Amino acid sequence: VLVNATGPKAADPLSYTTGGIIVLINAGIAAWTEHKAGDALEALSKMTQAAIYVMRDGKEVQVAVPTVVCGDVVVLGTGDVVPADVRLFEAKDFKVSEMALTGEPDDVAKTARVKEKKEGQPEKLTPETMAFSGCSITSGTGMGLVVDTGMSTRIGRIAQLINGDGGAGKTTCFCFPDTSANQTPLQQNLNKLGARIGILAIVICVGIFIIGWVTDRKDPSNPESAAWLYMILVSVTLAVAAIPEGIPLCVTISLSLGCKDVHKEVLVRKLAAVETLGSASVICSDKTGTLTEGKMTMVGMYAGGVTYEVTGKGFDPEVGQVLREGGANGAGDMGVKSNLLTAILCCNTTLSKEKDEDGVMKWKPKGNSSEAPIVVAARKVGLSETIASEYPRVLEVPFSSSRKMMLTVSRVSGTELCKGGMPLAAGTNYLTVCKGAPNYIIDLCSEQLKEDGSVAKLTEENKAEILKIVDGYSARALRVLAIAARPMKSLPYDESNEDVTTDQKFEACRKQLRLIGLVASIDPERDGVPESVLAARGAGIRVVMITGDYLLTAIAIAKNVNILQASDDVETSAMDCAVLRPNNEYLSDQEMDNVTRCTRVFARAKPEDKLEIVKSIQRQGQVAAMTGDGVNDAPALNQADIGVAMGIQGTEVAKGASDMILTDDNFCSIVAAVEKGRAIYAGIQKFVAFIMSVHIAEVMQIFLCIVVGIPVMRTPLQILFLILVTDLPPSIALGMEPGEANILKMRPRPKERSPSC
Ligand SMILES: Nc1ncnc2c1ncn2[C@@H]1O[C@H](COP(=O)(O)OP(=O)(O)OP(=O)(O)O)[C@@H](O)[C@H]1O
Ligand code: NA
Repeated sequence: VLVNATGPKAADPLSYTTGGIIVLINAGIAAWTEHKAGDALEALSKMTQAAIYVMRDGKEVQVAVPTVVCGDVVVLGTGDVVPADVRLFEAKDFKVSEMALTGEPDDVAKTARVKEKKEGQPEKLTPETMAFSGCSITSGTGMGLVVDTGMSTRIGRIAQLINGDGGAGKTTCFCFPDTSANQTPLQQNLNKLGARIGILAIVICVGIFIIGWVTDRKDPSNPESAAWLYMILVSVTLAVAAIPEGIPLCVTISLSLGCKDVHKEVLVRKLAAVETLGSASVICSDKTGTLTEGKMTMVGMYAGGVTYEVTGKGFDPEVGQVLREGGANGAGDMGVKSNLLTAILCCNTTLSKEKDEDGVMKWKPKGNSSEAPIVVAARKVGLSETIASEYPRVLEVPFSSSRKMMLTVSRVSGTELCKGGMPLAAGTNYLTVCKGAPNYIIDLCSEQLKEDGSVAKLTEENKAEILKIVDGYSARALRVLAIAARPMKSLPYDESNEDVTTDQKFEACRKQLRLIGLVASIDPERDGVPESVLAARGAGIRVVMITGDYLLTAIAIAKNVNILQASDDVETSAMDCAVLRPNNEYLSDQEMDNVTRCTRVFARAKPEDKLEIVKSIQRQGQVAAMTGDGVNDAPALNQADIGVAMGIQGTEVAKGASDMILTDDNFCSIVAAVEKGRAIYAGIQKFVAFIMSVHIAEVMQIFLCIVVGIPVMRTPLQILFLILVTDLPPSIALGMEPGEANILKMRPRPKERSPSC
């Protein structure tokens, strides 16, 4: 029919109907593909749905937030978003941000116990024993019973009030899903371009219509019909030819398909990320778990003033020993026992044998990655972490990235800590243990445990000596933790007073500490990371490590993964973040930019430093990608051009603030995604150029024929048909091209560049 219809002797009505059908088919394809793109986006948003731990059948299982029901017991941790209204029955150092609910900017402490209201105490905005849906947990852990879900939660009812209509979904035309909310800057620019072309097309059409009508141009295949009728057909055809309606469509398709297969380890949460990725010029990455495996093994120890070597591999406690210099077994040494036992008292990590994917039994730690090597090493000397139950814990101040240490107080009794462990003075009932960053802990110590169990004063010279040992370990790329303890007759705070905050208890306990020892663990770099860093460097991208670890450790690892190369000056490329905030205040923008301009390693970073660093990098006109996992990283992830959250380590808050999620936490995936982002952008550039040139050629052709007065070379129907078959398929093909092999060898695309240059 089409071939006949486009033939020179086609019957008139048929030709008009076929034309109409083709236009309809074209619109149909457009609607369908856009709908598909919408589906892809929806699937993406499902994949990135928030998850939470609940108790089911006596076990902790992870479920999607919408499946949480009333009566569920939820397990809440720092960085989670409370999934429903929850009555807490357990809360440790538990604080939430109720900003979304009450507008209150300060974190609110929650407790499981109902307290009597005292006279004159200000009324609390929300009950202390309740955690409300939508609030993020900024510190501590807790457990609670779900009492309200969905729209019947506090925040749900507020949302209802605001909507006024019971929260009915927004209405969209059924055939054209509304994707405008998710438009990228590129799409917006292209839409503007489209609008301009549209206006131009209308002007040209009207012009041609007038010229053709005035010069009485008739349909060559049907000379009897009126000129104006023919000219209407020509102008409409011209309009179709002139408007590159395929561009926005192809861009949406290209981006959303790109979203899906950027890299199988990357979940893209926002379309714009794919586009921005290609122009990233700085990647700021975490160290532990991202550049390194995050699977630490203890290799060295300093206890009771003696250094030891720890042998073995991985998490297997059955192979490996603690050895003195010279090779003698140190497992029975008082210092080793005391060091590892006190360390375990300040850990929340357990070790067990589990079947892995291949069905092989393997040792697996559950808990914190810095604590795993301690638990493993302790088993090597015959101390299982279950021994901690013999020392009931009365206080825990969880590890936090800003404190850089963890503190516990446990009950102790007897004359020694354990059989063969450090002696305890008569009347000792409690033991404070503090473990964390050595340069912070050593400052808090006033004495040191010696080899024979005696205690010596810790002088400034001693401190310097110990820091030298720390530096020695750090230069070997090891993470060092210091363990300090304080035997006490009674608690240094009033336990019965419920108004004493965790911070106050922390201050009261972390004094006059006795240094027990140091533990040093290796964290091997991930496979492929050194190569990925080199690839990124070759692509004109600066890779920056931001870590909470010690400067020397950070430098050693940075060298191993090529972030620092022989040609880089360590003096200017690596720094302790304390430099950014002398006197606890950040430098001025100008000074800050000078310092961050060529830095590649930021050590001892606090979460809030990330935000300042990313802002500074952006002020220098760079496009920054930033990784993060903690609840405190959210502002930096939000600020970065591409916020990258960790899929495994990452908290829900970090994921919510991110543009993309690395499901394997691996740095290599970021570089792979940048490469793909560049390819997608290059593809878009290609088909935009292609579609534009096809359309311009068509318009020129008709325009010239009409103006010069020769017969139009193609009938309107032929043009419509050509556009149908020539526009969409080749553009989609161009957009999906894998990209040139050397795409990572080019410089990053500057920030503000339109796709047509
Ligand atoms: N569980 C822990 N208990 C006590 N101290 C810890 C613990 N984990 C880490 N630390 C100390 O805090 C320091 C930094 O921790 P932080 O969480 O800020 O960095 P990180 O996230 O572990 O490292 P990265 O930023 O490289 O991923 C470590 O170098 C270590 O000294
Ligand atoms: Na971190």
